Amino acid sequence: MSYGATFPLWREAAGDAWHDYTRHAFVEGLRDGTLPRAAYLRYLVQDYLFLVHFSRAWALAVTKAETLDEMRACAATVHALLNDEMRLHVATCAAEGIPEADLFAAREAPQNIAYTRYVLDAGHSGDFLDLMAALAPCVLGYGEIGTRLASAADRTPYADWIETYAGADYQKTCDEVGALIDGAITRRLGTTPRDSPRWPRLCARFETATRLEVDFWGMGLRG
Ligand SMILES: Cc1ncc(C[n+]2csc(CCO)c2C)c(N)n1
Repeated sequence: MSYGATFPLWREAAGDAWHDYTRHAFVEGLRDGTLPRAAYLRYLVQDYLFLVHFSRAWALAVTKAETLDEMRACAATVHALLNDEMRLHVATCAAEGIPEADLFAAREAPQNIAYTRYVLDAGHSGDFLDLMAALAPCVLGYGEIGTRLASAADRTPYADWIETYAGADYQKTCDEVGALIDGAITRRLGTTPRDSPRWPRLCARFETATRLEVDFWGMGLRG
């Protein structure tokens, strides 16, 4: 999975954090089916709230964009998040007797607050690239995890989760977000972005968001 030219560079710069995120015990539990149902539901309820705030972050990206194409791409992601992405969460929780109103009213876990507000602050205090670097681990990491689990999964009750992220629709989203990031980088930093004084900070933002993903999985496992 490369999803463009920038993502592999940021992933490489994130070092061990990327492995800790994409090979987390929670992920392995989805793959082999050993993840306790209670942990999965705890994660799904928190993830619903996470997606609410991620929609806000992509809406912020619309306001930070410099071109109409960037605006359209970010607005399309807001739409997809609010209308499609939450469907798995709402349907799975409804089947367990948890209505959507309860999801919206759930208390946010500290790990959830830390992650989502970090991303929003990256956008508020920085520019479009700061925001993209903080958003990328979430979008592209799930694409990578989904693809690996689809080819390595045992019989697991979490096949619907895996299919959501391994499926062609989501993989297309990842390719589009990778292209959005590449275009935004070239536009603002030129064709040798690693020579830019801004590059280390963008890598640091990506790594921080990746570490917050690790903590988010941990919240699911331990509550
Ligand atoms: C903790 C956490 N991290 C990543 C994702 C995946 N994700 C977040 S937003 C989005 C759609 C495109 O922006 C996708 C797939 C998640 N659901 N929860």
